[in-house]
This record gives sequence, C-alpha cells and structure tokens, in this order.
Amino acid sequence: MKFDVLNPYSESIEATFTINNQQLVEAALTNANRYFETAKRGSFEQRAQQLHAIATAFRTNAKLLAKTATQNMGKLLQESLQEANAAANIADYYANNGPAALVSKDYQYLGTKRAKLTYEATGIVLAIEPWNFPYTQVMRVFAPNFLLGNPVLLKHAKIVAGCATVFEQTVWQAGIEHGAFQNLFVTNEQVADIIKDQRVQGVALTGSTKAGKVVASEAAQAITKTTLELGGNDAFLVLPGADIKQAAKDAATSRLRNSGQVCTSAKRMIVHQDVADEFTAALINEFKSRHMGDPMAETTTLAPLASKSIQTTLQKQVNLAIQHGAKELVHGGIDDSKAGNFFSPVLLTNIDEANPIFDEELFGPVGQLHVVESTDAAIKLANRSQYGLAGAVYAGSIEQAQMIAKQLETGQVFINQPSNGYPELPFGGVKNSGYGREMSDLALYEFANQKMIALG
Ligand SMILES: NC(=O)c1ccc[n+]([C@@H]2O[C@H](COP(=O)([O-])OP(=O)(O)OC[C@H]3O[C@@H](n4cnc5c(N)ncnc54)[C@H](O)[C@@H]3O)[C@@H](O)[C@H]2O)c1
Ligand SMILES: O=CCCC(=O)O
Repeated sequence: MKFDVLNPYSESIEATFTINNQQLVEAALTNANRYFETAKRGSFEQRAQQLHAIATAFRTNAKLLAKTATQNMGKLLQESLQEANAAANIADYYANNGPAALVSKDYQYLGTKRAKLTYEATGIVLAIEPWNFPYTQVMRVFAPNFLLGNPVLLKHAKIVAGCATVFEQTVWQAGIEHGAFQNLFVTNEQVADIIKDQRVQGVALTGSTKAGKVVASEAAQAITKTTLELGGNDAFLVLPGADIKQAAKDAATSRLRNSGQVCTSAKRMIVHQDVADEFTAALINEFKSRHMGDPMAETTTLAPLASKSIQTTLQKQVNLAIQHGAKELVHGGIDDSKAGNFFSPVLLTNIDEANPIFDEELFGPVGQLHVVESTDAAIKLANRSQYGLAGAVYAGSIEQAQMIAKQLETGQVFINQPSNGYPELPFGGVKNSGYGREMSDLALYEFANQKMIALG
C-alpha cells in the first residue's frame, strides 16, 4: 500500500512512501530487541557520548532536515531550521545531564541493612508522533530512552513521512546501531499488533485526545505503560499591572507560530476588563500584521496549514462559532482564490459556554478573546476546560502571578512569557491533555525499570 506526501504550499506530490509489510515490522522488532539485549551491557556514559554524536549529526543535516519539514508540513523554513537545532539541543541535554539523573539511590531497611534503586531499560518503546513538530517531538522520546537503553520504534504521522526518514538517516549517520532507532510506516491496525507484542514495554503518544484514548486502551490490554501528550486549549491570562503591549505581542506570537498548530499555544486570551481595550487593540494589530506566502521565503511570516483537511476542519469550526454568536474581531480564514492550505488569522470574541466551539481545540491561527470582570473570574474561566496542558499569566507582580498559577488546572504555567518547550523543563498535562512527562530528568523515568536491589 502506497501513500503520498503533499506539499502544503504547492499542493504537488512531494514523495510517495510504502506501508511496511509484516516481515519488515517483525524484522524491526527483532533488531530492536537485539539492541535492547546488547545495550544492557553498555553504560549511560557511553550512550551519552553517542547522543552528542547524534546532536552533531542533526546540526550537520539541519538544512536538509529543515527543507524536508517545510516541504512535508509547510512550516516556515526558519521555523524548521530552529526545530532541527532544537532537536540537537534535546540530544545534548540528555547527554550532559542524563547519567547524573540515573545514578542509583541508596536506601536503608530493618535498621542497618542497605538497598539501592537502579534505573534500567525495560524494552522497546513505541513513539507515535504528530506532524506539527516532526523532529523535536520524536527527539523528546528518543533521547531519554536511548540513554536508558530502550530501543525506540517510530510511527510518525503520514504527512511527515519524509521527516521520519531523514530523522532515521541522521541518527544512523551518527554511527548508532540501527536497532536503537527505527522508523516504521504502519497502519493503525499494525500499531495495535505492535502494542500487543510483549517485546514492546512502553508507548509514548503525542497527538489528539481521540488517538490517546484508543492507544491507551490498546496498551492497557497488554499491561504496557503509556505516556500521553494530547491536545490543549491553553488560557493566556492578562491582568492589570502587566506590560500590556508585551502581553499582546507574546499572545500573538504564541497563537500564530507554526501557523497556530501548537499544542501549548495561547488559544484563549482571558483579559481583565480594566486592560481589555489596550490589549485588544494591540492584539488585533498583531493578528493583521502577518504576511502569508511561500514558507521557503524569508519575508513570509505565516505559513500554510499542514494539510487540506486541517484547513477545512478549522474553517468549519470558525463558521460554527459564528453561527452560534461569536464575533470576528479579525476576519480571516480560507481564501479560495489562493492555492496552498492558507488560512489567514481570525480573532473571535463573544464565545459563551453554549457555543459548540467553547472548549474545542482550534488547531490553527484562530484566537479566542474573553473579557472578564475580575481575577477570580479569569481563573474560573481558564479552568472551564476539558484540557489542562499549559497556560500563561501576565500580571504586575510575580507573587500574584504565582498565586494564580497555583490555581490553574494545567501541567505547566509560564509567568510573563509565552509557553514554550525547553529540554530542561518538564512538559506534559493533566485532564484530557494526558499524563506523563517529556523532557527534563522526569522523561528518563517514564519507561525505566526502577529496580530495587536489597544488599543485605
Ligand atoms: N501535548 C503535546 O505535547 C502535543 C504536541 C503536539 C501535538 N499535540 C496534539 O496533537 C494533535 C494534532 O496532531 P495530529 O492531528 O497528528 O493528531 P492525531 O491524533 O491525529 O495523530 C497523532 C499520531 O497518532 C497516530 N494515530 C492516530 N490515531 C491512531 C490510532 N488509532 N492508532 C495508532 N495511531 C494513531 C497518527 O497516525 C499520528 O502518528 C492536536 O490535538 C495537538 O494538540 C499535542
Ligand atoms: O505542540 C507541542 C510542542 C510545543 C513546543 O515544543 O513548544
């Protein structure tokens, strides 16, 4: 079975790929398991050196990686280049910090007896990844698991099949045993069979809540651990005392980067009435200032969406919101006279709880603006969501912002700055945004065997 990758700007076929047959899938599982057995005799320090080599290979191949991402899913070339380098930084972070985080811990029992807790590999980890950050999403799972000794099999989104191939080539180019990382082009049914295989001991999924529910229940049948990094409807709170111009600039950057296709972007701007006029005017200006065009060109500031179906779904959501009383502060959407999956920014307001899109994730350059009469109302509205991924609080004092951050039902809060992923910081959510943590030391423990050895 073959499938095409379409260029979101030119709409032409970029490349054609073939779904792997069962023999290839079995060969990949066998290779990965062989790597798992040999890695048990290796050390974290040796693999840290290999991770540095992987980081170097990503920097060397940055232009190829970037071009492929832009051709596959449409993001601006400069964003693609940043992402290739960010993937290298994640590999370096685990090379530099992983071995210390995996040092065994001492315990005492029965008074004077000693025991220790060691961190060991558990087996193959299947990474099921989305198209929006085709390299960093994969590296977030691969780097900590590689350090631990867990082989990783990648099942990427079809849209970015080219990126999956270049990622694999780049890892292998660094001289890494092929069993440590292999890309598979497989259907959802094949994924279900892979999850059943007892050699697979972990499944890390980043994607929609819908996919998370299916994959987590498949993994539950095999008693296989999962981490789920799912959707978000992040709130961006703006309160009196904050730098309002900066807040508006950051809100727009957060909402529109990667053409709005970011799980943790500021999707709901919740603004105190005392600063609403100033914030709204500045935000409208920001939304109107983006320039759509060829994502390869330096002058373009808003790229096409990754696929036709994402574009159509988003327009349907905007139309539905308007039918149910939402008002457009910035009018945009699909321009049928233009080729490519373009969608000009839309800023919506007057969205009440009865509106069907009130708590839907809008995965594209569409913002929601809510004006509230108090800080408590802002917190309450922020928490009225099925999601709990990240959020931002802009306030006059750090103490006030921290008090608000403590009350937000999310896995991450950023104070006076837009949300972002950093290798050093834990990344993940609560509620329907999933569970488990990527990045930081925490990612190292997700699929580790935390083995207790009683020394007597
Ligand atoms: N929390 C995070 O870290 C994070 C990061 C990026 C994207 N996301 C979320 O991802 C979504 C957008 O990405 P998407 O459209 O690619 O999501 P998606 O759920 O459609 O697909 C994600 C991945 O899961 C696979 N998949 C989907 N259903 C599956 C099934 N039944 N069995 C096996 N595999 C399956 C897809 O092929 C793809 O590889 C948004 O909701 C976004 O918020 C979350
Ligand atoms: O889409 C999710 C990833 C966001 C990020 O890496 O900043």
